[in-house]
Amino acid sequence: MTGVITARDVTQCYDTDPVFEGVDLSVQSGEVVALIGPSGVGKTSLLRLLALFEPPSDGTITYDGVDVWAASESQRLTCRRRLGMVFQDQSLFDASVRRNVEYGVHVRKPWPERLRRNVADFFGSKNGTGPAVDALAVVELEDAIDRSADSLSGGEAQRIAFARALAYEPDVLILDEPTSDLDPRNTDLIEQAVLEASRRDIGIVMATHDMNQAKRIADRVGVLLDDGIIELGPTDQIFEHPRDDRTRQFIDGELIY
Ligand SMILES: Nc1ncnc2c1ncn2[C@@H]1O[C@H](COP(=O)(O)OP(=O)(O)OP(=O)(O)O)[C@@H](O)[C@H]1O
Repeated sequence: MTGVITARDVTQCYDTDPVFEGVDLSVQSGEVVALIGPSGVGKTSLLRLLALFEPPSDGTITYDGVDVWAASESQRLTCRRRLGMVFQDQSLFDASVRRNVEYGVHVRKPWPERLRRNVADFFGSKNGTGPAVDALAVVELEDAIDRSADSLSGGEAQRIAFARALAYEPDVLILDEPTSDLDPRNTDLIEQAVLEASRRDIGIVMATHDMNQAKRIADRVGVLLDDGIIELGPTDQIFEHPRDDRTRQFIDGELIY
């Protein structure tokens, strides 16, 4: 299946042994794909490949049909600019919430557009409109726009990191355990924001340890186990009628790693 972003027959090795082999995964506009699997199986590694942080050891990553690692540096940069991501170690910088979220808007644009957007966003966010304000409203933190990022709670900071990624209207959002360590209210707010992003036709791929979260918000679920994606399908099928017995065992907590 071809999507906005597609991993085809992808293998990733760090030393000699592959973390996973022959992985196929594609993300369509407006769908939420959850990646589940035991700790250390390679979920973050796969997301890093989809985020174009590094090339796979083998196989291809295509973005809108372009083979990203066979393309020119400038084509690759154009692809990267269309991706939004929230990784676990991604912290906010020591500035206002406004600066943090607007940074996301500016850094992804080519320079002439950045200058135009700078002026528009400045007046927009001062007037209570514009992409930064809109993204903050999605995570219900528009009132925090003038707060300093270092005054935020962990849950609020995570919501701001999400707003920063959403603000420049990416084609695909890549989220690595976006709600780990969050309380139920912040978890719910991030989940609602993910669903809003999908309504805006953004494709979302997220790693999660929370099976119930995958059930609540994913359209499709990929199970990463052993050395690859053993099963990928509609959420109901994966949880109610898995085709691979290892999927059932993993979901039922019967697999010990
Ligand atoms: N940069 C790296 N260099 C060497 N090994 C790495 C590197 N990154 C990850 N690994 C190894 O690759 C394997 C997969 O790690 P990864 O973080 O992708 O798993 P994960 O499924 O996301 O785990 P978790 O659920 O605990 O976050 C692990 O054995 C890890 O130690």
